[in-house]
Amino acid sequence: MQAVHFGAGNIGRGFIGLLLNQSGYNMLFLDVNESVINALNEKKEYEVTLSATEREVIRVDNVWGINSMSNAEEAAEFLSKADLVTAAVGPNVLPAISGLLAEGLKRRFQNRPEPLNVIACENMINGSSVLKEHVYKHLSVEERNMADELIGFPNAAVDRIVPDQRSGDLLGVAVEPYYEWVVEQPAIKGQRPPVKGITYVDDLNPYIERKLFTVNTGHTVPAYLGRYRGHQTINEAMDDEGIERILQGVLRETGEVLIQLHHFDSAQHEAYTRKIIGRFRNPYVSDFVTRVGRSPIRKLGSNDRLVRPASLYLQLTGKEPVNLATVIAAVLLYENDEDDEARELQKLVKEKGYEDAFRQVSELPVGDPLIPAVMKQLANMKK
Ligand SMILES: NC(=O)C1=CN([C@@H]2O[C@H](COP(=O)(O)OP(=O)(O)OC[C@H]3O[C@@H](n4cnc5c(N)ncnc54)[C@H](O)[C@@H]3O)[C@@H](O)[C@H]2O)C=CC1
Ligand SMILES: O=P(O)(O)OC[C@H]1O[C@](O)(CO)[C@@H](O)[C@@H]1O
Repeated sequence: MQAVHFGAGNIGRGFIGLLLNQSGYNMLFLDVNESVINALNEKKEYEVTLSATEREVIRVDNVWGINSMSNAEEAAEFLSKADLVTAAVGPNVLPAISGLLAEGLKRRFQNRPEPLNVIACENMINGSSVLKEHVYKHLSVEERNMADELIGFPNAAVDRIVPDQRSGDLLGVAVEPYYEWVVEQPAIKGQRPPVKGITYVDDLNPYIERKLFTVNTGHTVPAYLGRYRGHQTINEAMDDEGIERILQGVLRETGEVLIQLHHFDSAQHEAYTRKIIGRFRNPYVSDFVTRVGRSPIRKLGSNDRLVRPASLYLQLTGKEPVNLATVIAAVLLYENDEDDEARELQKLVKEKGYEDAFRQVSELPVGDPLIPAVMKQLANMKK
C-alpha cells in the first residue's frame, strides 16, 4: 500500500508517518524543505523516540520524499496512484497544496478511477472539508462530479504533542507516547483505510471539539501567559501557580461548554482533563512557549480554540468567561519577533488599538459581549 503525505514536519514524521508505516504503508512525504527531502531519500528511514520515564525508540522505514515545489510533476503522478493521502502542513498552508492534489486527482480519474481518501490532520475543525473546497476550485464541473463519487475527504481529530526538535538529527523526532487519531467514518469512500490506531466514528464533532477546546485551548494558557510572565518552556510555565490557576479556570469554562453541548459524563470529562494537564507537565517533552503559541492570529480565529469556546460559554451560561478572556488578552499582548503573525498582530494593535485589532482578527460583530470581557482582563494585566 502506498501513502502520500503532505508535510514531513513534526506531526508528519512523528505521528502520521509512524502509524502508517506500522500499518504496512510505504510512505512518500511531499514537502518543500529540500534538506528534509534529501535526508529522507538518503537514509530511507528515521527514528521516533517516545519520551517518557521509559524511552522507546521506533524505527520507521520504507520512507522517501519528493520536493513538491521543484518536482510537482512526479508528485502528481504518485498522488494519482496513492492508496491514501494525508496532510499535516498547518491550516494556512492547505490552499497551497490544493493545486497539486487536484492535479493528482485529475490524472487518477483518467488512469485509475478508484476510491481514495484524503485526510487533513490539522488542529482545526473540518480540516479535510476545507482542503476539499480548495481542491474543488481547481477542478472542472465534470471532475468535481467524479470527485464527489470517488474521493472522500473525511475530517479528523489528531492529538499528540510533538515539540520542536533539538537533537540535531534532521529526521529523528521525539514525541509524547500518547496519541489519538479519530476519523469521520460516513465521509469515507470505498474501504476504510486499514490504519492501526485510527478510531472511526459516525459523528466527529464531539471528538474534535473536546480535543480542540481541552488540549489545544488548555495549552494556550502556559504558552501565552507563560510568555507574558517571562517563562521559556511549557514545563516552566506549568510550575507557575498563577498560570496553573488560570489553566484550571479555562478548562472549567470549556468543560461546562462541552458537557452542555455533547452531554459528556462530568466525571469522565474531569479525568480526561487531568490526563491532559499531566501531558503538559511531561518532563521528558521539552516544549517552547513560542511553538505552542505560534500563529496568534490564527488562534484568535472565530472558530478556533479561544474565541469559539468563549463565545459559546457566554451564550450557553450567560456568564463572563473570565479565564478564557484572560488568555485572549495575553494573546493580544504576545510578542515574538520570529513569528510573522505575532509581528502582524502587534502592528495591527499599534495601528488600531487592542479592541479594533481583536475585533478584526476574531471577526466578532460590533457589540459582541466577548469584546468588553477581554478588554476588562487586558486592562487588569496592563496595570
Ligand atoms: N506538533 C504537534 O504537536 C501537532 C501538530 N498538529 C497539526 O499538524 C500540522 C503540522 O504541524 P507540525 O508538524 O507541528 O508543523 P511543522 O512545521 O513541523 O511541519 C509542517 C511541514 O509542512 C511543510 N510544508 C510547508 N508548506 C508546504 C507545502 N506547500 N507543501 C508541502 N509541505 C509543506 C513544512 O516544510 C514542514 O515540514 C498543524 O496543523 C498542527 O496544528 C496537530 C497535532 C499535534
Ligand atoms: O499546532 P498549532 O495549532 O499551532 O497549536 C499548537 C498546539 O498543537 C499541539 O502542537 C498539538 O496538539 C499542541 O502542542 C498545541 O496545543
